[in-house]
Amino acid sequence: MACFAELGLSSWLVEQCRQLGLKQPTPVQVGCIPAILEGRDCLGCAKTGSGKTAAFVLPILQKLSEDPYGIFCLVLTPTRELAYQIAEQFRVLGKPLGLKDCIIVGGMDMVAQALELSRKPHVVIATPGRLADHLRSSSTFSIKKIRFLVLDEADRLLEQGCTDFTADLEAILEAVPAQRQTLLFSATLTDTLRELQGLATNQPFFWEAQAPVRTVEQLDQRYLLVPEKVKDAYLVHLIQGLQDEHEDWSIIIFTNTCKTCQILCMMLRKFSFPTVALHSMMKQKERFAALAKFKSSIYRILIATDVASRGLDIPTVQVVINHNTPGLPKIYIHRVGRTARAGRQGMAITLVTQYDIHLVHAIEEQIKKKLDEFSVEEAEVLQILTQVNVVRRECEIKLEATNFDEKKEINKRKQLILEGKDPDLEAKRKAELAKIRRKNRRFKEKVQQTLQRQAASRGCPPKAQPRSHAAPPTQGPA
Ligand SMILES: Nc1ncnc2c1ncn2[C@@H]1O[C@H](COP(=O)(O)OP(=O)(O)OP(=O)(O)O)[C@@H](O)[C@H]1O
Repeated sequence: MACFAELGLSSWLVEQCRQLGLKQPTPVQVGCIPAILEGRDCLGCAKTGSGKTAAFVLPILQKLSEDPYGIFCLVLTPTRELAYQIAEQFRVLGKPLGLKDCIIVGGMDMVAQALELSRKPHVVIATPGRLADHLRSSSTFSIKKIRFLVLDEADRLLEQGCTDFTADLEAILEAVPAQRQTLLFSATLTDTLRELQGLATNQPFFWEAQAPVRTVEQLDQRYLLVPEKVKDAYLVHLIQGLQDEHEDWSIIIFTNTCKTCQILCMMLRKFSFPTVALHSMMKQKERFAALAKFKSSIYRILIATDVASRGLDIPTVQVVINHNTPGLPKIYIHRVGRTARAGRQGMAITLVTQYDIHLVHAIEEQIKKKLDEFSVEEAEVLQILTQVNVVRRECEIKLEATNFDEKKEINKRKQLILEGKDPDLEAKRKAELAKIRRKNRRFKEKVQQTLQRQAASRGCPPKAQPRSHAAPPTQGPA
C-alpha cells in the first residue's frame, strides 16, 4: 500500500497527516488524490467512514498552498453539522497555511456571514440554501474565480428528497466558473451517477471501491422483529441491555419524524437514559449543543432524524438503532455507517415490524448481505410494556401542550414561501398524491387477495414467506 508521500503530496501535508495519526492513506485516498492533483474532476464512491473527506481536503490544500487566494474552494454539503465537521478537517490539516475558512449554513446570523464572505476566505463550506440566499442578496463577494467545487454527499444534494436543493444548486452553479475542478463524493454515488457526470466534465475520473458488500465488514448488522404496538418497549429493553453490557457505550437512534424523535427523547429521559435529540425542528444553537454533548460523551444516546444520517464522524458510536426500518436502502447505508468507522467495530440493529419486511429485503438486496436476527427475551419486554406505554403517552400529551405540530406547520409554510411556492396549493397537491397512492395500494391489495383466492381454489400451497428467517413477527405481548 502506498504512503501519503507517494501520492504526490508535499512534505508539509505528509507531516500534518502524521501528526493527526493518519499513518497510511485509505484506498479512496490512494485512488483519488493523485487524479485530483493532476487537475482532473473526480467522482469518489467509497463506503461510509473510509476517509473520503481527507481524499479531497488534502489535494485541495496542496493546490491552495501553491497559489493561495480567496475564494479558492467551495464545498457544498447537505447538512449544517456536516459543514462544521468538514471545516474542522480543513482547519486541522491546513494549519501551517494559516487557512481562512468560512461556514455558511442556515440558522446562523446572515449579516456576520456576509461580512466573513467579504473578507475572501480561502475555503467556503456551505449548505446550498443559505449560500444561494447570499448570492441572491449580496454583491460583496464572488465565487466566480473558485478553483475547486466539492459536492460532499453529492447524491443527496442532487436528489429531490424532503429538502430539495435543486433550485439553490442551480443558482450556485450559475455563479461558479465553468473552468474549475469538480469533486463529487459519497458512499452511494451510483444511483445518481448520470446527473453527477453532467457536473464533472473535466477528464472525469471515477473511483469506486470494489467490494462484494456495500457496508463495512466490521459492522454487525441485525434486525429485530417487533410488533408495531410494542416497539418502544423493545427499544427501552434494548438500550437497557446495551447499557448493562458495555461500560463505555454510545448509541445513535434514528427515527422517521421530528415528532417521534422528540417524544422518544423525552421518554428515554424519563427512564433516566442520558439522551439528547437532534432534528430539524430544533434551533440551530440547540442542535450544535446537543451534538457537542453527545460527542463529548456527556450524553450517551443521540436520538435523531436523518439530519444526522450522513457524514457525521463520531468515533465513539458503537451501536446504531433504526427505530423505523428505512424506506430506502441508501438511507439505511448512511445511517448504519455512523458506527464501525475507520476500521472500528460496530453494530446496527433495525427494528422491523410486520409491515416492513419488504423494506428489509430491499436493503439486503442493495447491500448484498443478509441481516442476522437479534434475539431478546420477550418475557422481559412484557414486564416493562405497560410502564413504557404509559410514559410514552405522558410524553405525547406534554409535547402536544407545546404546540409542536403547529410550530412544524408554520416552519413548513415559511420554507415553502421561501422556495417561492404557495403553501395552500402545495397542500392540495400533496393530498391528491396521497389519495392516488391510497387508491394504488387498495388496488394492489385487491389483486393480491384475488391471486391468493385463485391459488387456494386450485389447491396450491400458500405462498412461501419472503425470507427464511423473516418469519411473521411473533404475536407480541400487545
Ligand atoms: N488515512 C487514514 N487513516 C486512518 N484514519 C483515517 C484516514 N483518513 C481518514 N481517517 C479517519 O476516518 C474517519 C472517517 O473519515 P471520513 O469522515 O472522511 O469518512 P467518509 O468516508 O467521509 O464517511 P461518510 O461516508 O460517512 O461521510 C475520520 O475520523 C478520519 O479522521
